[in-house]
Amino acid sequence: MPDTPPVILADEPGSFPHSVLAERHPAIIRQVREAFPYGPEQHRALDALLENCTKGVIETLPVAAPDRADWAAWGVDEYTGRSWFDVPWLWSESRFYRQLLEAVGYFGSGPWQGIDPFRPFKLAELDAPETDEELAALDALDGRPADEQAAALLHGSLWGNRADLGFRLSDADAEGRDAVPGLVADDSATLWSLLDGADTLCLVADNAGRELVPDLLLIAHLLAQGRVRRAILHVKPYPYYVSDATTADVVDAVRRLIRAPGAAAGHGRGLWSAMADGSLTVRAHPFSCAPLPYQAMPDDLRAEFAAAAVTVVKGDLNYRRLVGDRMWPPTTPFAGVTDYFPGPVAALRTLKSDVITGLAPATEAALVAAEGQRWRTGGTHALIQVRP
Ligand SMILES: O=P(O)(O)OC[C@@]1(O)O[C@H](CO)[C@@H](O)[C@@H]1O
Repeated sequence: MPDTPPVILADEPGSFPHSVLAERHPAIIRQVREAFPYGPEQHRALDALLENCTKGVIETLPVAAPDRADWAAWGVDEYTGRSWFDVPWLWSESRFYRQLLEAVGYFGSGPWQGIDPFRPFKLAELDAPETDEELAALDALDGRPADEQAAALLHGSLWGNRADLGFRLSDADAEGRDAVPGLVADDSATLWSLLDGADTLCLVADNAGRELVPDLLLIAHLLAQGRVRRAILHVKPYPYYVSDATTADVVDAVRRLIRAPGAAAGHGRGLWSAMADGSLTVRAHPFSCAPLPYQAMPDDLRAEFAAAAVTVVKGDLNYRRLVGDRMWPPTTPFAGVTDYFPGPVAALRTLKSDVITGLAPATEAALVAAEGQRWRTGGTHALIQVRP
């Protein structure tokens, strides 16, 4: 393991992490409030959270909260009473989403129990004309050689990560900016060698909607071609980071595929049968919403990843959790920072936060020369990194 820089905090005004806590989180509260006809109790709790998350300190959860023991294990005693800006950024962001669910009664015993505050935004994405276009493109792909289909579906899953609702909230121009097609790191040949004839693929999903649909299409293709025997799809046990996928979002996505005209429906039916016969399993492990890096994963999850031919980890947040949420020098070897991971691991991610490893010196120099440091957070660049 190379020398380890300190974990990222959000205490520096003008930094990206600071803007997430100071601007993105209040904007999320406003959007959620507008999206539901909540009652006075939720409005009061949202007001309190709005005040607390920018000016207050981290508070405890109610005694009856079902996940109090999880949070105790995840360090709540150390951070309670401290400013949101002074604790590890990874920790404060996760806690914010948990407190938001508390405010809207998601974990309570009342009528709002289990109502996903982000569902309207996720559904709007599934119904968007862009989703129709992406699904229609599958018809043209259908007659192409299997390798070409596989490469296109892998890239669909990779670039699907641009569709992240939290990101778009604080960067309204993001969608309009052109993606840069050349990847900043591309280990896809190694990924294919791990996938070919694999027994088990673990895919750790990120966003619902326009990212989950291509993730599922990739899985459907790999199963249908017999490239992998089974797939395990890890989703979040509860709503998180605005658009992160839960089991309910998997169901919505598969149903969306089945309803679509053309080749998409066949993939949707294939996924439905794969879930029925166990060749596609969905898992919602509590650690998937933990405010900690994967290095701290519990033994049962470690055993699951250890048994996979490869674990594909999607998205920016999962990347931060995979390599540790630290300002690594960008040329720090990816293999070194992931050597603790219990099996082969691949990261598919568009770059939307400062954390980066595994760049060739010439790649970093070219990015800096062209963009200063904007390439780190703008969501226009992407990578496929693999540690076999
Ligand atoms: O994991 P994802 O959906 O690709 O991106 C998550 C994200 O939008 O949220 C975090 C900041 O709040 C960053 O990691 C990144 O900008």
